[in-house]
Amino acid sequence: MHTALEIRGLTKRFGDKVAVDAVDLTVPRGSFYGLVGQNGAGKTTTLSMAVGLLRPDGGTATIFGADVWADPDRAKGLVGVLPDGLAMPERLTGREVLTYLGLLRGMPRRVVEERAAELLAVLELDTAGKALVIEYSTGMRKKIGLATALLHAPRLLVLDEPFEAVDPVSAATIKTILRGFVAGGGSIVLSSHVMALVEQLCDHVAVVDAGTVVAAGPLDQVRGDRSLEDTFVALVGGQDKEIKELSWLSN
Ligand SMILES: Nc1ncnc2c1ncn2[C@@H]1O[C@H](COP(=O)(O)OP(=O)(O)OP(=O)(O)O)[C@@H](O)[C@H]1O
Repeated sequence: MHTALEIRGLTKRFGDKVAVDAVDLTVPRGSFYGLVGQNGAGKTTTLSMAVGLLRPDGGTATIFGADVWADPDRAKGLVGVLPDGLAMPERLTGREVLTYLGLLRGMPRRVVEERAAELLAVLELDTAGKALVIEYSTGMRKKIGLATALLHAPRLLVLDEPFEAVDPVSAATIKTILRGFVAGGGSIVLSSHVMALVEQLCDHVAVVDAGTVVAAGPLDQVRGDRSLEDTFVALVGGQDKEIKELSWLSN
């Protein structure tokens, strides 16, 4: 039985900077995996390489046994991706974006139309489905991005900051969809800065710091008897740093 996502030695340099340094990560089938790390830790770079959006300098990523770079067609059919800062065709409506992407994937038009209508309704984008993407708010863009990731019924979802800029009502809807996806046998990897959210949703977690994984495994194992936030701060060394006050801000 293959794992949902297997990352081995993934490495990426930008000039002299090693953004991702030989990262290993095993996402078990059926798990809800959270990736946490400070700004610039390497989460987006790791996830982009893992799904075939960014070519690594070294290492491999396999999705249910399909190598993302050697066997991209099979790998990409199995995964739905919500990338960071997703570029959308701005002059299409939400519904047209879904139709366009569904047809590009070779799905029958009838199936695409049915699923698009359902996704727009569930994500409360019915009205917005008729508006151009250029008119969408950041949160609405996240939601239509999530709809495009779900459209082909993938077995693994890789979501970069899916809750960023999403209002609490929409966030609750998205959480229900994601929990349902996992309950139905799907696997999810998401990145987030929000520890409470990761604790609420995920059963596995990896802490990324300066391009390396400093802790990974089942949530309870990683955090022990502490909160994830305390564990995170202790792991990435924030507690030792002296926090300078901005004296000019106080009267
Ligand atoms: N295209 C690029 N060119 C140069 N440097 C880059 C590029 N993309 C990322 N980096 C650098 O690589 C490092 C990791 O960035 P990455 O976006 O993966 O971090 P992140 O953990 O996703 O951060 P955030 O939480 O802020 O989204 C950072 O130092 C970033 O500045």
